[in-house]
Amino acid sequence: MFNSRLTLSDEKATMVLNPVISKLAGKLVVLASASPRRLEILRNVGLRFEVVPSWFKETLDKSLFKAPHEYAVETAKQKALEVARRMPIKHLKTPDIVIGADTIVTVDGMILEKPVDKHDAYRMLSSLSGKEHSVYTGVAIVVCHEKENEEVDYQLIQFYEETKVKFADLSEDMLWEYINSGEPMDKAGGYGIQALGGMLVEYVHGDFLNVVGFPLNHFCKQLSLIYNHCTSSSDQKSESVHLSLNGTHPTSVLSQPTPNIPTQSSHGSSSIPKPSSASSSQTHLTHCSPSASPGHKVKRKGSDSEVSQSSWTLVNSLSKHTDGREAKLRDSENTLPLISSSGQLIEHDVTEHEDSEPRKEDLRRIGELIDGFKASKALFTAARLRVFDLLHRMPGLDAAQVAQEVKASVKGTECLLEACVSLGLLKSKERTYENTDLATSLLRSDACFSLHGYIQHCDDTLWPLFSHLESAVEEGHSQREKVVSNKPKDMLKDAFHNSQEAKLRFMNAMHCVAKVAGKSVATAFDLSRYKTACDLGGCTGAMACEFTKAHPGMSVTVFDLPAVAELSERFHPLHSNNRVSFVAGDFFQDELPKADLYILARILHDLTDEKLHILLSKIADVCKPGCGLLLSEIFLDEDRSGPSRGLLQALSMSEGKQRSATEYSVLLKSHGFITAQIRHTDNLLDAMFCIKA
Ligand SMILES: C[S@@+](CC[C@H](N)C(=O)[O-])C[C@H]1O[C@@H](n2cnc3c(N)ncnc32)[C@H](O)[C@@H]1O
Repeated sequence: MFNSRLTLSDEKATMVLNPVISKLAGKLVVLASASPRRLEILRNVGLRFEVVPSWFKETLDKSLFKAPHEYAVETAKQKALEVARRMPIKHLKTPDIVIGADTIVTVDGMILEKPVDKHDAYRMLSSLSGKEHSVYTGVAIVVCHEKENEEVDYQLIQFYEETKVKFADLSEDMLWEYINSGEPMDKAGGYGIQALGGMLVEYVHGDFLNVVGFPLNHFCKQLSLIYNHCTSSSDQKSESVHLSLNGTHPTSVLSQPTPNIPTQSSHGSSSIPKPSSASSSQTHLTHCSPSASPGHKVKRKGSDSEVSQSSWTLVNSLSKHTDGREAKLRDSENTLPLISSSGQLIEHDVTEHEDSEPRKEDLRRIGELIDGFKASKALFTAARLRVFDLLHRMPGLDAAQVAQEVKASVKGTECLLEACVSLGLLKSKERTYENTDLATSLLRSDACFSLHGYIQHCDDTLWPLFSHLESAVEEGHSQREKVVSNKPKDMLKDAFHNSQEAKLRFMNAMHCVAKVAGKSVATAFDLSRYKTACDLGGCTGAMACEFTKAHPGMSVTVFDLPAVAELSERFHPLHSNNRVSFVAGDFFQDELPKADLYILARILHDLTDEKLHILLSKIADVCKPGCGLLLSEIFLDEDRSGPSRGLLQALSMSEGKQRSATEYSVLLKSHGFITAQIRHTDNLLDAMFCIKA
C-alpha cells in the first residue's frame, strides 16, 4: 500500500548497478499491467511502482499491422496512454511515468496471445512444437509533465524486443500434461518459460526476460536515454521517426527541460524499419518529443478556448501506415489523441477535462470528499454523546433539551443536531429532533444491528491514525505507536496490551460488524455437509453464532487468544447458543481444534504473506481432503481500483495487506485449498469457499 512512489529497496546496490533507477526515486511510476511476471521483474531490480492495470481492450485489428511487433507496441502504447489519461481524472493524481507492455508470440505468420481455453492452448503449443518462434514484447513509456497551468505534457517512448525461442518436439502426452497443469492459461503463446514451460524449450536467443514478459535490459537503456542526457543511441539499430501533430516537421525542441528525451536525426518519413530476420534480438526505438511548433494551438472540442498543442503531443511512427490508411487504433472507450496518416490530430477531447468549466457532479464529488472527515466526526460525536440513544428514548426533544441531557452547550448541540439532519441521521420538525430509520436501526447502541461499537473504535483508534496519514505514507508504515501508549507491533494484538476497557471496545467493534455481516457470510454457500466448524480468531463468537443459526446441524468452536476468550462471556447473552463453544489459544503456536470447516473472518488481511503461510500451513495440516475453508474479507477488485472501503482501510494497517479474491485464491491454492466459490455479498464482508484437495 505504501509502494506508490518509486524508491529503492536497496538504494546503494541499485544505484551502483543502474544509476538511472535512482533518478526515478520520488516519482510516481505506474505499471499499466497486472502481469505478476512483469511486476516481479521490475520489483526485483528495486523499483517501487503503483500497479494500475489498463482498461484498454486488447482488440486491435492485427491485420492493420505490417509486422507483429507493431501490434505489440501499439497495444503497449494504448495500455499506457489509457492509464496516463485515466489517473488524473479517476485517481486524482498524475503519474510521472506510465509503463505499458504487451507480449506476443509469433510463429508461421500467426500472432499467439493468451489461450482462451485448453483447446486453444493445445492449438498454440502444437504449432510451436519442434520449431523456432519469436517472442516480441512491445513497451511504451509515457512520461507525464504537469505544467503550471495544470495541463499535462505527455511524451511517448516506445520500443520492442524480439527473442527467438526453439521448442523441442512435444509428444501429445507432454502437451496435455503441460496444459492440464494450468500454467498455459494466462500466458502469451500458452507457455511460461520461467516455470514448467522451461522444460519445453531447446534454446533461447536473446533476452530471456523478454520471453518472461518484460525486456528489462532494453527498458533500462531507454530510461537512461530519457534521464541521463545520452546524446546518442547509436547502438540502436532502429530508425527513429518523428511526426508532429500538424504533420509538418519532426522536432528537436523540448518544451520541458526534463526529462531529456533525446531527439535523433529524423527522416520525417513514415516507413517502418523491418526487423532483420538474422538478428535474434532486434531493438527498435521510436521517440517523440512534445511541442513541434511551440506556438501552435489546437482548438478543443466544445470549447472556445485554445490549448497549447504541447499539452498532448504524441508522436508515433508505428501507428502510421505507409499505404496511407489511417491507423484505426482507437479503442472505442478511449478518446486519446490520434494521428492521421498525414500527421493531423484526429481527436483531442481529453483536454476537455483540463480547462473547461468544472462539471457539477465533479464539484459535488470533490466537495463530498473534502467534507468527508467532517461528516465522519459529526457522526462519531453524536454517537459518543449517545444522541441517537437519547432520541430513541425521548423523540421530539429540542436542542436545549438534548444539550441538557448530553451535558453539552446549547449552541454546539444545535449545530451538531442540524448537521446530523443534513446527513440524514436525524429528522427535525419545528426545531425538535428525532432519529431517522437509519439511526434507529444502526446507530442506537442497543439496536440488534448496532454499529455503535464500531463507530467508537473508528473514533478512538482509526481517527487518530488517519491524522498521521501523511507521516504513514512518507515513512511507509502505520503510525500506531504515535496513537497508543505502548508500542506493540501487531495490530491484532495491540488492543489487548491496553486496558480491559480498550479490549472490550475492540471486541465490541468486531462484534458489531460480525453481527451485521455474519448472516450474509454464513449463508453465502451450501455448507450443509459440514457438522463441525472452527472460527479461528472468532473473537466474541458473533460470526459463529450466525453460522449456527444458518446451519442447524452445525456446531462451532471459537478459537481466540486467551485474553479475548475470557472476555467473550460478556457478549454471550447477546448470542447465547449452546452450539457455540470457546477455546483459548494462539493459532500460530497452539494445536488447532479439529473441525471439518475452518472459518477465517477478517484474519488474513492483517497478516504478512509470511505469517499467512504459517497459519495456512497449520490449517492445511489438520484438514483432511474435503474439509472446507471459508474466508471472509473485503476482496479488492482485481485491478485494485476499489472498493474504497478496502483501500482506505489499508491506509491504517500496520502489517498485512488488502488482497483481491484471486490473490487469496492463489495463496490458498498453495496450501492445497481449491477455491470453489466466491461471493461479493453487498454487505460489509465478502466470502470465499475453498475445499481441501
Ligand atoms: C480483526 S478480528 C476478527 C474477529 C472475527 N473473526 C470477526 O470477523 O468478527 C481478529 C481476531 O483475531 C484474533 N487473533 C489475533 N491473533 C490471534 C492468534 N495468534 N491466535 C488466535 N486468535 C488471534 C484477535 O483476538 C481477534 O479476535
